[in-house]
Amino acid sequence: MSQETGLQEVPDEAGEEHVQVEGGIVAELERMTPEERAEHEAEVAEVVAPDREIAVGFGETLLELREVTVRFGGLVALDAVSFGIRRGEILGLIGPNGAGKTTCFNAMTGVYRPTSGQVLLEDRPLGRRKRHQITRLGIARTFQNIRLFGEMTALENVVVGTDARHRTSVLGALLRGPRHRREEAEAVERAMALLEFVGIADRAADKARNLPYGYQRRLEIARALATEPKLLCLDEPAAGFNPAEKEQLMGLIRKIRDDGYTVLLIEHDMRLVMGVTDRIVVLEFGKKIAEGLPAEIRDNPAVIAAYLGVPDDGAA
Ligand SMILES: Nc1ncnc2c1ncn2[C@@H]1O[C@H](COP(=O)(O)OP(=O)(O)OP(=O)(O)O)[C@@H](O)[C@H]1O
Repeated sequence: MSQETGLQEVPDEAGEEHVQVEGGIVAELERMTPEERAEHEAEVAEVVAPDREIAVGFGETLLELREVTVRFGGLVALDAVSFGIRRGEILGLIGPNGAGKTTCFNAMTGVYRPTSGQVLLEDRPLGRRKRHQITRLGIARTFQNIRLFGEMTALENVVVGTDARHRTSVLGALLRGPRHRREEAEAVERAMALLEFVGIADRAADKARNLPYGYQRRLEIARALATEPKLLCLDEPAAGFNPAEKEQLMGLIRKIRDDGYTVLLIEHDMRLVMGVTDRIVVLEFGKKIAEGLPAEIRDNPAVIAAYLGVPDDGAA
């Protein structure tokens, strides 16, 4: 793999092995003029998003929840929730702890089946489809608790993500000889481009478990993007980040949107949510209590009441 990608393992100061791309990708980027860098970033974006036409269907409803209810025994985690996610937007999904945000993700990605109601992707009900089928249809997600293959390298974690798109498994293809090599080489090239896109290409050959926490979060995003999703769902991607890291993450989420993806973002940090989203949906006790532009949500009395935890008399 190292010959194909041009990666070489070198010990760092602490004696740990980490990776450098030939000549060092970071050094190479630093040597570039602003024009060269812009051109390079455009090339990376092209590899990251090869088949998407950003303008197509922009603003149309991509995913829709229609009266979705999820019950766990006597507990109603989602209560007839309806909203749409528009192509090309960053939609924030917010609400106090236990409001039903993660349940919403789980209902959209096939982890839970709605007790009633429907989830539609491009007007087609997801019905009883399983998780991997929904991934293939174009919904990818990251998790509140990072879930990576710790013993695999960063690059391998992303290559596994590209697997979801191929008719023959990439790992299986490795065993089946030269006719699958091309697909595998493309997957590696795309995975490298994705690592660069999220800003962690310098650690491509490190085991995921050895990466700093912030890198692991970015790796999760790269792996989700590897499935070429129509919709990328991020579940608290900034959890545990300091303000500077949050700022960088906001930049990355915008870059993902600008590259033609649609993003659904669960996030507790209000500053981040207000700063990065195009629209916001607010849940409280499993019900949708507000939907609108960030400025509208910020001033919405029901939302303020939900967050301050005071009784809300007639404010919705
Ligand atoms: N598998 C489950 N079984 C039983 N109850 C569950 C299950 N998953 C979630 N719940 C309950 O459903 C409600 C909504 O939980 P959910 O995790 O969706 O909230 P959330 O808005 O994501 O909260 P947080 O911000 O704390 O992550 C909570 O009361 C939770 O305890």
